[in-house]
Amino acid sequence: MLTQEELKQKVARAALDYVLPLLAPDVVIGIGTGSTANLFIDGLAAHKHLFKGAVSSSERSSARLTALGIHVFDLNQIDRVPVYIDGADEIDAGLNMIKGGGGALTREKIVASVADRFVCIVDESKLVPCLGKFPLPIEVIPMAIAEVSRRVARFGGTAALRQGFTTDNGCQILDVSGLRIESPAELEAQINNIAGVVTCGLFAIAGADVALLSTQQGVQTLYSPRS
Ligand SMILES: O=C[C@H](O)[C@H](O)[C@H](O)COP(=O)(O)O
Repeated sequence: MLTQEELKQKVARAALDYVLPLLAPDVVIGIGTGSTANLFIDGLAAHKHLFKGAVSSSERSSARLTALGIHVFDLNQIDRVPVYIDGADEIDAGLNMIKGGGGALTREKIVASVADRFVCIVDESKLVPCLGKFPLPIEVIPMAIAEVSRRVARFGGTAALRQGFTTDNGCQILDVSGLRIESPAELEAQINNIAGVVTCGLFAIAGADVALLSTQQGVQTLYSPRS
């Protein structure tokens, strides 16, 4: 029986195998945030001579990439990102996700939106029939915390301020529990439309294109019904 850490290592390796054929001297790849993405970064470092560099979804990932000798570009300098590799906190069979457990959701959504392909790397504990057991992170402008909390209560959720945490963008995170998310894209649009919300951690309007799912039986490849 593989541990969750071993499952993460296997999916990080599978992501490397997925990315290696895409690497070329002019290629900049998108890098996510979190423990699974970290394992991918560590494996990628051995191949840094094969590609130009990376764009990153957090200061933490940028620091890790830089320490390993992978050049990190400002996204504004880059026209094309062929692939974005990142983990998730929950994913469903339609490759809709909840992300932001590490608070990096906004930059993750930005880099993912630029990338041609989002490849989500998860162990099987993240696959759920319906999103919402993992509290939904929402990045909020500080002065709007109380109002956003009241507004998400109308969707059946209870918002808790993530204590002692400030995002890379100088904002705060509300973690919303108690949601049963039957229509992820609809809820994503509704929450993102609340004044003061920077973005919510639902990735459904544009979910992953591919998921590499690490199971006890091996790494499975799932494709989005959208693609
Ligand atoms: O903000 C963090 C990100 O959305 C992560 O991708 C997510 O929390 C999954 O992280 P991990 O791979 O550590 O479970």
